[in-house]
Amino acid sequence: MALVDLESRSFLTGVFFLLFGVLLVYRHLFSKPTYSLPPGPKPLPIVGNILDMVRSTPMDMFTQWHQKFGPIISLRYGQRQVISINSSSIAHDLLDKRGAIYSSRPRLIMASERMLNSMNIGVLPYNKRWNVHHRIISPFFETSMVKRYAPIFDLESKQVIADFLSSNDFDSSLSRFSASIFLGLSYGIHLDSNESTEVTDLDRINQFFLDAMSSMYCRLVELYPFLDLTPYWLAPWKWLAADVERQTTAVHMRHFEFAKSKPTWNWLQEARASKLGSQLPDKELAYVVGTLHQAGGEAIITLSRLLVKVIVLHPECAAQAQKELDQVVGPNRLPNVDDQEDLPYINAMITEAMRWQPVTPLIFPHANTQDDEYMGYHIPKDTMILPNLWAMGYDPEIYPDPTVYRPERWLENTPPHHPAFGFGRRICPGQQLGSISVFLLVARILWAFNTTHAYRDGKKVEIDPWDLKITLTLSSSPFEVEFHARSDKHRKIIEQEWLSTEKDVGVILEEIRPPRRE
Ligand code: HEM
Repeated sequence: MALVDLESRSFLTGVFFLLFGVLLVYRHLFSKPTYSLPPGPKPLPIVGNILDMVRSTPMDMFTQWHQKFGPIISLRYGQRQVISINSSSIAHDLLDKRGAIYSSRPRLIMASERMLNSMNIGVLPYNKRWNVHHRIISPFFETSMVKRYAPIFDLESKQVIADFLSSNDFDSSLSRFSASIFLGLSYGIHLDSNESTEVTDLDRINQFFLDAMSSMYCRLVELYPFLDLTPYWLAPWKWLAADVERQTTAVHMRHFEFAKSKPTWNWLQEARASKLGSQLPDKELAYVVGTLHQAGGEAIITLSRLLVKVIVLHPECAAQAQKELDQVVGPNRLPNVDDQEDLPYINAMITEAMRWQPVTPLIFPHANTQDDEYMGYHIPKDTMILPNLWAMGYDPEIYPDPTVYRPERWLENTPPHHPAFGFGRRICPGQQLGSISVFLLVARILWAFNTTHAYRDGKKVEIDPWDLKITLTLSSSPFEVEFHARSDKHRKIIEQEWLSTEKDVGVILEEIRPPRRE
């Protein structure tokens, strides 16, 4: 179904802009802050600092501002007060130590309330609903539970390396890998290929969301929330959001009904059987489970792609990792989850990748639920707090030569932790699931293949390490590589493992089913 045709509504658009102008002038005249905020670039009337951000890439702009004004700066996005932090210790002081008041999210009218029914945990404010959703999903991510998911990671990563024996289309394989892990655990669905309607449906709702969010109307409403008071018939963003909401709910509800009827264990059934989950309406429960893929699926794809890029751009690191694998695992079997502790170099490669090009560089913004004072500055209630992970990983005092990808830095004098998974009460609940699944995938790719640049007409196809694009995550732009099995023996093991592995996800989920809690 097509998105609402906005172009044909020119009359309403004119009325909209008139109303918008009048309201902006009103807001500008009658609301001015009087407190002492952290320093920062001077905001323009009405638009704040938004124009600077459009002129440059957000990361470059933030870097320049922080160099000029220090580690904590204030900005305005339209009507919203924003504070950006580029120091891990300040972020730790506020978001971890004062987590009781810094664990909310800014109000997102379009991205949360209208398009996702205020039911996506990642963008919910720190309220009772967040607490209920968090308590329902937390058991899925306990260490003991994530260990039980090993057979799912095993199946999905075997399929990826089997694919790579005959295809270099890693993008499609990695999308399938990520979606199949989530759909398997959530609903008991295994994806044979990336062409499956399940993947296209998930891609479609994610893309709808992104397209809608990048429309001019949606951006304006997020910047100037008072615009949402406009009546429905005059507000094109409300039609657009209703369309996205309808399609998203339809996909989540279809999965909900499917998983409910399955005889085998899955997250949806586990959530329904829990005390809190059993009290929620079906639609809300469908969102509790369905939005986990929206929160974590893209992160797994982005991180895995980044590691494929790193392996090709840094053959010396790939060789070191293969040496480690040959010593610890040997040539007669695939690495598995239990090998992780014994493969420190591969772990360091992953940690360094997340510092070098963080998956979510400006992470999900936090917000404070009451006024606060810090370093002599006033931080008013409901400020949007942006912890700048990119800058935190590029502090040369902590990470010398920060633009250089160097896993060894994590093995020598271990530098302070880089907060790639966020802070405080909003820290990523899926960090272990993400880390273990990506570890197994990357260890197996390194064990199985020499991954190289692609060649076209005998010419090497170059990869620009800094060609990145920001959507939900900071992702490497498309690039090409080639996978060459390390030997015939490696090839045979991959084929045999893929042939003999258990592929019935129902059987695997029964193996995963945890013992009943007393
Ligand atoms: C693999 C790499 C991943 C990275 C780098 C990553 C990173 C992050 C970050 C930085 C945040 C924001 C934390 C904050 O606000 O302080 C976050 C939130 C979240 N992540 Fe992940 N994530 C990853 C994988 C996953 C996976 C596999 C899941 C599985 C379900 C997941 C589920 C979530 C959820 C639900 C939230 C929202 C938490 C909340 O707002 O309460 N993530 N993630």
